[in-house]
Amino acid sequence: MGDEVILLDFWRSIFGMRVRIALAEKGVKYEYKEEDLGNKSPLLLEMNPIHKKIPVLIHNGKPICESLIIVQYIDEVWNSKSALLPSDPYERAQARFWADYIDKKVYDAGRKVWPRKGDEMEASKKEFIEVYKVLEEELGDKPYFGGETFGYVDLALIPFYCWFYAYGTIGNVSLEAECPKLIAWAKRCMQKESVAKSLPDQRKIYGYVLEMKKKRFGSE
Ligand SMILES: N[C@@H](CCC(=O)N[C@@H](CS)C(=O)NCC(=O)O)C(=O)O
Repeated sequence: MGDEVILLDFWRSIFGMRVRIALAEKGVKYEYKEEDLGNKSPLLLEMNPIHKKIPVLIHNGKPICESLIIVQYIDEVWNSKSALLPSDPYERAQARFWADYIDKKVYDAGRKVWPRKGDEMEASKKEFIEVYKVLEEELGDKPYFGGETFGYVDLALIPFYCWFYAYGTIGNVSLEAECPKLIAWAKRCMQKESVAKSLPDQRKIYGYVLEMKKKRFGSE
């Protein structure tokens, strides 16, 4: 009997996108279940009783939670294809360090850019660009963060790309001008089928952000 793999997810979750990319990289077939986060399913509450968050991977009935932990699990279980983490322990530690930086810095920096006004917005923009510039420096002239092939750090970061259009249009922060190497990297990643099919369209995200902004600040 084959593996039963279920992913509890939500379309615009960057955390869920990581798992979708990892499963696509490995060629794992799975059932996708979209969650309504305003009305969580009994399955989600049962499978992630601690955080009650998506994504959750359910492998043969057993849940794995937290996107980066899920990606590491996928890499270990389906290990005959497309290694995501480096085999060298030091390189592996570095990859984990950068994925952790992305979770600690990039996510919050992005959240601060759009739902603010005036001076507060300017300070957030500066911080946002600084966070990405650190990553641009780490990337250097390599095609991918790990070197020649797409891997763990690329997978942790690339989902943020589908928010870039919204950041640029609403927050007026152009990463294209500030971080050209990073943008070239993102476009390189988007050439990969595993990535392209796992990320929603940038304009769909933009539409969602506009709606949220309207709800918070009215329609000015
Ligand atoms: N650290 C978690 C974050 C997951 C997360 O924040 N999921 C959000 C959706 S993007 C969620 O399920 N939110 C529902 C809630 O907070 O009630 C991961 O990496 O998986």
